[in-house]
Amino acid sequence: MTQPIRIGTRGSRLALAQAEEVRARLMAAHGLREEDFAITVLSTSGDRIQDRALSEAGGKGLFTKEIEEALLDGRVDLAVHSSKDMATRVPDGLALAAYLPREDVRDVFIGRSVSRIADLPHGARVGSASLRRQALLRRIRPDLELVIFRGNVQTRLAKLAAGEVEGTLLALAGLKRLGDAEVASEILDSASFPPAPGQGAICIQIRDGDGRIAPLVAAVDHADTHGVLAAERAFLAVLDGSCRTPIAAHGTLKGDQFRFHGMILTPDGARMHETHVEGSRADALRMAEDAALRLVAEAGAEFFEGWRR
Ligand SMILES: NCc1[nH]cc(CCC(=O)O)c1CC(=O)O
Repeated sequence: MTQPIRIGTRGSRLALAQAEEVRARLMAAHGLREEDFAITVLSTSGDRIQDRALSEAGGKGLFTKEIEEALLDGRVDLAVHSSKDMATRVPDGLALAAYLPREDVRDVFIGRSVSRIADLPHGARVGSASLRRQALLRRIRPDLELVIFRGNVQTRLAKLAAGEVEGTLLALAGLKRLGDAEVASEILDSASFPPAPGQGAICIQIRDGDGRIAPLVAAVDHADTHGVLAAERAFLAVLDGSCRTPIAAHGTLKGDQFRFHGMILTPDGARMHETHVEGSRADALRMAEDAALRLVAEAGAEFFEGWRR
């Protein structure tokens, strides 16, 4: 290769691990060497916010905007993202071209002195910045005191060890990619504690129609993950999902069979609407969109008042 392929990524340990995984897969698929790539670390506004809930700071896109600008400007050739962090709308001129095989979708609880949520003392402090996790947690333990808890995995574990909170919730996928899965003390069931749309999936974003990069990344695209993620994102798009909306979505494919579980909650967890659908893979997108429309109709306008932007 004449010019190195420039991979844009955030600089967190998890983001770098994800960029390296994409690089390794591209190397294997095309017989390329590490020198054929340049990993370019980009700082995003999301990386600079430590004190507020992401929902208050501007929602999704905080971790991706600067990287998307670098793609559009031609400073990088492809970008690696956590699908979960992507806004529903992809900017004009860019495309989500490939998804790596999805990691475990489940959330985990990490306790300081107890290992299970059920064993937390009454009123214990639990840290999370995710509205979905807060709402799901409030449903099962309305007594808990939920505090906004941000920062990378290492920072959170340090705060936990220091006793700032009794527990926190994280995605198992991220812990696995960091080689830290053993810190999880309870793995939460995805049926009763469903993941965020896109959780556990790494996506590759490129300039739409880039003749050099598109065929390169197409070789590492995982078709099932791509299909499921398109459906989860369609569900989110109908619900106008932002970080303000506690929304869960989990699609799976077994051969031609697509199954989907979607859920919306009020932030206090007091109200919840969910749907399970099943059908053919070819109908996945439409099924997920219809599921979202049904939930909106079922919940009624007042459900969204006060928290929908
Ligand atoms: N918003 C932060 C973020 N984005 C993706 C992951 C985890 C990895 C994934 O879901 O792919 C995390 C951290 C977390 O939720 O624990």
